[in-house]
Amino acid sequence: MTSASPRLEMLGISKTFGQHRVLSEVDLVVGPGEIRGLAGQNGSGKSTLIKILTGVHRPDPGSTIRVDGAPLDLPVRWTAAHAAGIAVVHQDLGLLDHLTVAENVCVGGFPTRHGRIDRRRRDRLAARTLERIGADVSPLAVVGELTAAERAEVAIARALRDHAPGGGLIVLDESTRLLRGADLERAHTLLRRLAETGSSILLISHSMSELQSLPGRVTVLRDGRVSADLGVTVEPISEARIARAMLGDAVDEFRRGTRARPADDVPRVRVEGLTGAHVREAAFEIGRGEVLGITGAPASGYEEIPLLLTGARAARAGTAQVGEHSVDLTRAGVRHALRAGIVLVPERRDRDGLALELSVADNVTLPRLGSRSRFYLSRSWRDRQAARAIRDHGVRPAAPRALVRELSGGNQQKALLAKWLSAQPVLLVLHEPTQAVDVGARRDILARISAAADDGASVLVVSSEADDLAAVCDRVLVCTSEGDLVETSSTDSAVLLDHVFATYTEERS
Ligand SMILES: Nc1ncnc2c1ncn2[C@@H]1O[C@H](COP(=O)(O)OP(=O)(O)OP(=O)(O)O)[C@@H](O)[C@H]1O
Repeated sequence: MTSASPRLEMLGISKTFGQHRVLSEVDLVVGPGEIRGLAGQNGSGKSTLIKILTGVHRPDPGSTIRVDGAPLDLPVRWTAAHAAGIAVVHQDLGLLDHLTVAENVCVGGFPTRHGRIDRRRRDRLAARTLERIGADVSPLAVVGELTAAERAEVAIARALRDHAPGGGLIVLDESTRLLRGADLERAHTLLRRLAETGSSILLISHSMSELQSLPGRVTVLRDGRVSADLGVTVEPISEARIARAMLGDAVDEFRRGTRARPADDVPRVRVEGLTGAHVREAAFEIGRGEVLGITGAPASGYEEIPLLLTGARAARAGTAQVGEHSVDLTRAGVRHALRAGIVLVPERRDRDGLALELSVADNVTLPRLGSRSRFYLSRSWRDRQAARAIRDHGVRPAAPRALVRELSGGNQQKALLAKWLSAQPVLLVLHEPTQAVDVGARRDILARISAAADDGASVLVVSSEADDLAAVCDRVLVCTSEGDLVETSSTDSAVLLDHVFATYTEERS
């Protein structure tokens, strides 16, 4: 190890799954104290590269990895990577909500005494680590009760727990994606502070604004190769440059045209008295072909609406009239909701939305099986349906029989949307539909949501992304700190953010 060595060198990294080469001679170098961005279209190979660094995948021969100048044996053993100072914070942060901050920080490295966890040392270790990274969180707080920013800090503290101060490399694999506004700013401040001490940060993100503001340089992957290494010293890192390097072209914004609601339009969906743990007596209507948005301050509770409305969680009170079906939302299960034509595209695709061990074809045809006689359930029917869904939604690889668990995160999201749109719902409810997808896929998803409405569905988009709501919604409701829904004066994204900000400050005052 020399002080002049880069913190991380991944050189000539290739990876082949079966016949499919997903990484080709990728070079990625990160200096000490550098914040480096890693971007690329869904399926371009970002996660695979990180999985090689952490020992999940064995790279093809010819690959080299060095940390602080010292080579790592390949395939990487996780213990060796950890000892060299590599740490990863995953998308879902991997926190255990019912445990305390100290317990979460020490998971995988509890100090012990006579074979038992030494609680005093555990709490001290957690407090020291949190203080070192400048996180203002009590070690005794229960993680389930923390804000999104505090949760991210706990995950970062855990990742850096065993590192020498000023050393190591922390990989953030889309782990900032749930943070918004002030919470995101707080996480960025912490990351900048860490980098100033000499620790290195590799930030994987689909957020163009984050990639423009946080890293000094951004490596862009395209089809498993490095297509650009963008840096501020050459030219500012702009959204257009990142998009061009990712996709070969800049991406136009999607915007649904304004549509006037006919005066005699009888709303097809009418929700009344909807009450959950946070939402109180919410009422709203959605017309045929209308896209309604609901948003609010992070973790303010509006996030429960998609679950209450689709039978995934029982409401305390409330009914939904959907076409001729009247649904008692206090008793409804997912089956009842489906029978009434209500479909949910959930936020957590891995947990709630897809059968990961089944093929793309099985997943996208699942909602339609009930409406087909067994005689017609041929494999070729499934493959045809799947091929169409794959084409329409741009799922990659375009292989109906590929297992969903082998798709990249963003491609799983596209398969999920394809699955539920194939059900031709009366009421389509989407929760954070563009999470984890690249700029090109985001545009396509918004266009498909709009097309579903044009085909006659009533659509509800529940999202924290003001730009998505502005692009696709005819009207938007904001959930206040009291749990009421208030219609915004326009769907312009600046206006939406003002409304959300007002409820946020209201809540904290
Ligand atoms: N275990 C596996 N078996 C077969 N193919 C795989 C496996 N894991 C990943 N792939 C394929 O490797 C390619 C790269 O996937 P990867 O998850 O690295 O993409 P990504 O850039 O992280 O995408 P996203 O932004 O959508 O998360 C994809 O085509 C994916 O289908």
